[in-house]
Amino acid sequence: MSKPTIEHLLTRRSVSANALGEPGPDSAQLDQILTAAARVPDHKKLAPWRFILFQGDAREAFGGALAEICRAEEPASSAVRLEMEAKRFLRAPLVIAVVSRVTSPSPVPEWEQVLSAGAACQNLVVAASALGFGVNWVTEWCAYSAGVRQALGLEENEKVAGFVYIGTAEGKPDERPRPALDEIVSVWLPDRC
Ligand SMILES: Cc1cc2nc3c(=O)[nH]c(=O)nc-3n(C[C@H](O)[C@H](O)[C@H](O)COP(=O)(O)O)c2cc1C
Repeated sequence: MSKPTIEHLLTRRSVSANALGEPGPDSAQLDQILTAAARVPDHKKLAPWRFILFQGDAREAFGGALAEICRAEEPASSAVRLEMEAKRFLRAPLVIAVVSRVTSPSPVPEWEQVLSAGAACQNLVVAASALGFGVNWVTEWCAYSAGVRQALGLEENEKVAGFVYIGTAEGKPDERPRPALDEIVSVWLPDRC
């Protein structure tokens, strides 16, 4: 691993979707980001993920659908909430829905296919931030809504692994606490059997 890569992994931070402005990636950068996202460990080459891009006016159009779905699924939603939903995808110049798609039956367990979709999300995060963009991987209510599933055209075997917001960070996020290694790492010893 090159030094810049390890430095990036050791210092990278997510940036809130609310703090992402223009510009987003240009088409060459977007190609790199998506190519990196598709270059993840993938048992038996099933490609158990796909990507849906939201850019430009499509973000506002999808926001209109989100507001309608929110109104239908949560009829008590306030006007302020519906307005927020209408603007949800306008928080960043680019939103990428990462869709986990499980091939079944398959010799590859569903768990492994889902893990590969998580890896695709993280490669998106790492690639976009390596290019200098602010990135936020979120699910929010939209990832779990039946109405949003339908609006995205998901099949039965598909789930939203995340919505990855990408843009230019308006500020530098503070560091956040990380687990101490001695709390999450142990060394297996044969005499403990
Ligand atoms: C699958 C998944 C879903 C997430 N969904 C949300 C979410 O809906 N809202 C949120 O504020 N953060 C969510 N997060 C957390 C952020 O992506 C991010 O991890 C957190 O803000 C700190 O990020 P950092 O450690 O990369 O700086 C989610 C993380 C994962 C892995």
